Amino acid sequence: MASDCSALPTVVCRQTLQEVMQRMAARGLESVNVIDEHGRTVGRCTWRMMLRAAADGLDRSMPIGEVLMAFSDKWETKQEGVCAAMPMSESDSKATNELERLRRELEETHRLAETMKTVLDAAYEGVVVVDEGGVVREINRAYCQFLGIRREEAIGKHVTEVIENTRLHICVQSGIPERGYIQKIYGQPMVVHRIPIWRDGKVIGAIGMLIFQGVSEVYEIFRRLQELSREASRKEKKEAKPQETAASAPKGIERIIGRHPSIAAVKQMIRRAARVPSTVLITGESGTGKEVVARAIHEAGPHADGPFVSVNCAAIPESLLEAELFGYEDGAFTGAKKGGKPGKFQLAHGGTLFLDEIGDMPLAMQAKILRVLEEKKVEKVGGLYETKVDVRIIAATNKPLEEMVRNGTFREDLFYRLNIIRIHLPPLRERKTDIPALLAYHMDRMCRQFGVALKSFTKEAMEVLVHYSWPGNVRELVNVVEWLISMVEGEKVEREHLPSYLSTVQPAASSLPNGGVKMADRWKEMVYQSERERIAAALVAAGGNKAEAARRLGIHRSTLYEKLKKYGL
Ligand SMILES: Nc1ncnc2c1ncn2[C@@H]1O[C@H](COP(=O)(O)OP(=O)(O)OP(=O)(O)O)[C@@H](O)[C@H]1O
Repeated sequence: MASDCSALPTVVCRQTLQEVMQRMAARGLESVNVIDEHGRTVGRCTWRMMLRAAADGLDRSMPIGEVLMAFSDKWETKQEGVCAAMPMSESDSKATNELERLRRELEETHRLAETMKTVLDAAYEGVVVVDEGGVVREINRAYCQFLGIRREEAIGKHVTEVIENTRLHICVQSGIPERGYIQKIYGQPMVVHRIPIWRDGKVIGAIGMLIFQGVSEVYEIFRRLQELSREASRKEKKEAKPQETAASAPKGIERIIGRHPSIAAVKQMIRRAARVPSTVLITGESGTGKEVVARAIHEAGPHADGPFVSVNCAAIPESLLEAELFGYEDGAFTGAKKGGKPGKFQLAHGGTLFLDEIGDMPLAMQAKILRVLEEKKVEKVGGLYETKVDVRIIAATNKPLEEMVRNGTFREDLFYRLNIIRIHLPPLRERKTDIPALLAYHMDRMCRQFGVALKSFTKEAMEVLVHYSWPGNVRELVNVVEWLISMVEGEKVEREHLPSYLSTVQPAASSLPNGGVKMADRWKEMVYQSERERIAAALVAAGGNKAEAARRLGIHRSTLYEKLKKYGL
């Protein structure tokens, strides 16, 4: 049966055997039409003919027109169906081998492509690949997270539709690499490299790399230098200040102590998250540092000069939550304050709103939060109009939100809206190597704050503290340090000074097969007991003034209220 040759894909007779084979293999073509410069059909090439040519050892740089000529004594290539009728010869086995080799080559190519994708996704820097037309062909996870988009949304689009101020498409045309260029994305100056990809003397695409730490790192070094020179001049003037000053107090990411790889990865995520306005979801057990991370993102981002407003969704009764978050108008309800009250969203305008314990937010309120996230407008309780708000949302929880979505206690749409950038904080027992640095940091910080001589830990005391499982995580560690400052007279914290529950040798809570939960509960109980006593003592010292007691304890007022409720104080 004769087929319609004009419907076949075409190749030009000056294209090489290699090019035609690659094209046919890549697209799985059985045959192609060969045309001359004037568009006239000069013959038809079949895949089988290609294999025969390869098996016969024809030069792969030979133009396909000449290949056709070379075979014309064997086959009449202009006739339809001739190839199918081609008699089998001894070189057929060679052709079969060649086919097998090509199949293996293709498999290997697929495998390499998979490996390449994994490598790209594991890279800390943003990587994007465009083809000769400037169309995005590959983009890694880091870049997607930075841009706040999904990979599928970016692939296939022209790069100018995906990345602001890009020149990758120009790099493809010029073939000139551009290294260390500054490109503004979301108003942030970023360091980028643009590297053309060459093949067979032609630019077939370009790779773009986004160096996350570039500019900020330079600023950071500059800031530290400034700080060092300020410190030097302070020393010269012999201005001894026992209290921590605002200038020397660590800020943002510097407050996050730890060099464990999991914490290094968290810091990297913070830097990325700071540069985009996307919502962030921070997960981790209680006391792992979720609020510290949220503040670090705020302070490293463009809204750093704006307010950071923290709301503990679990601490506010359901009936008051709406008024607390959105505010209320004068006379909105019985007991409403005269003149009304702005909500947390309004208070956070131009800054960040940290929604702590988001997993405890009632479903009805979740729907309202979702609306604000989508429309960026809030309406006060009893209000008649909506107000625009520019607020960056960071949410945190120690609840398993995915599971809550599955059992219907957390809205799926809100979960996906919040989960754009996800940062998980591992429990302290999984990053024990950070314990000495955390102890030293908080000891130093609090000794300065209280104006007392610095205390250090003996090796034996440190060993106990490192082996302890810290069910209350870093918060518990901070509490222990504070307790030690008030209890230990001298400048050395010895093993004997430690509360007995710390020095009892215990296996890590997580490694206990059966009694683990029970034992962890018992330790928690002991920690709670000591916390309860500290709060009660702070309240007495502050003469019953809760704001003052919270200040003395170094915790937020809402946290104190929550704890007073928890301990029945
Ligand atoms: N990596 C860290 N470096 C230094 N201090 C830390 C770190 N992580 C936590 N902390 C300290 O531990 C205490 C608890 O941190 P934070 O309030 O951020 O925890 P959290 O996870 O938000 O707790 P919760 O879930 O109970 O609200 C704070 O005093 C904080 O300064």
